[in-house]
Amino acid sequence: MKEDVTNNTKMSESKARLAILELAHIMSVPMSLTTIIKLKVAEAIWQDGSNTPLSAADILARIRPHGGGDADNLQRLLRMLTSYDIFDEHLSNCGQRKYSLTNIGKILVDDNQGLSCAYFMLQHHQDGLMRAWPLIGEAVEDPTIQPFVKANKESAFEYYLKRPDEMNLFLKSLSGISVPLMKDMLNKYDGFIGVETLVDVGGNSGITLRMIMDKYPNVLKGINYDLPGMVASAPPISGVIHVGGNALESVPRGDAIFIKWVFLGFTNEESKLVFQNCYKALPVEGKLIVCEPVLPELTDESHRTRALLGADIFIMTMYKTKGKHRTEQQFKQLGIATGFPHFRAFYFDPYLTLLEFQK
Ligand SMILES: C[S@@+](CC[C@H](N)C(=O)[O-])C[C@H]1O[C@@H](n2cnc3c(N)ncnc32)[C@H](O)[C@@H]1O
Repeated sequence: MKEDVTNNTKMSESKARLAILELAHIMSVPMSLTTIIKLKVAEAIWQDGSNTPLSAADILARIRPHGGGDADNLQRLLRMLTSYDIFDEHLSNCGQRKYSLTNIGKILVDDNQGLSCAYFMLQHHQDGLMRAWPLIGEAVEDPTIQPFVKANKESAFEYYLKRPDEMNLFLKSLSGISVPLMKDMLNKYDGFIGVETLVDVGGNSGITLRMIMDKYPNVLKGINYDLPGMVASAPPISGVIHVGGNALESVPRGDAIFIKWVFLGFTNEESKLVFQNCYKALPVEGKLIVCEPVLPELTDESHRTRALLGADIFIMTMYKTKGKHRTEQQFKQLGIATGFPHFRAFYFDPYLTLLEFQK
């Protein structure tokens, strides 16, 4: 009996050690994935939908038509990423390995609008952001300055604004996630019915607003309201009026206000200010439609919780040390504190939750 207990303890210690060994090498996952994206491996396998399993040598022949490259090392990346469900591995009797794309691998391939989730991965690992990661601890020591600023001597937005390629990648990374997500959400949520003037606060490129207007032609006027530097980089989009401004100071009037993926960059005090400015800009019964990452109350080990908490650290490190992801209760309280009597939450998507506040 005593021996069993010892064995169990030993087993749990070895599992614990394994967990640390996995975590110690976790960096190999994003680094290998960004490499695979830069090499255009997913496109080489996908080939307009064929998704035929290919060996590393076949893939190399497609991405390096003039020769060169090491198929064995490429296979090492493919094998490791298979363990993260990016690829399916097909092992033949003679030991040859071939790879096709899983559902996760498929969303790394550009669609007919030139968008995919690959850009989010690339944007999150570009040089300026990578320089900030080792400085996370600074956010604990001194929360007044973002680690990104300590590493790069300017804020992330100043950094993007000075570098058109980085700005373009930022816009594409958001659209690559937002477009499919919005398509899905607009099929499930009908809260834009009856709205004639819609303001998208922090609407970035304006692409989300255009999608809402396409689905709801009753929206005759769409105002994309974002920081002046951001709207200056936004492409012209038919029917969308780009307006530069700061939501912490004021918000343009509309029948409804939409804010997606923006509150995470505000402190609690700033979030309250923006809620107040939205309240002032809305008519009686007007809706503030918020679409944000919403944290679960309880911390568990699910993919959803990990994705949301991982991004919370990203915000703290890159954009604002006291910006954050919030729980449904925290959002509800923000609405109550700023005068919105009605509140509904819709969990259409596992990452972004739709929160509806009505005056
Ligand atoms: C993470 S992006 C989200 C963009 C877009 N809503 C989406 O879901 O794809 C945050 C956006 O908020 C904008 N933003 C940040 N602070 C703002 C402020 N004080 N006033 C207006 N826009 C702001 C940023 O410029 C950026 O475009």
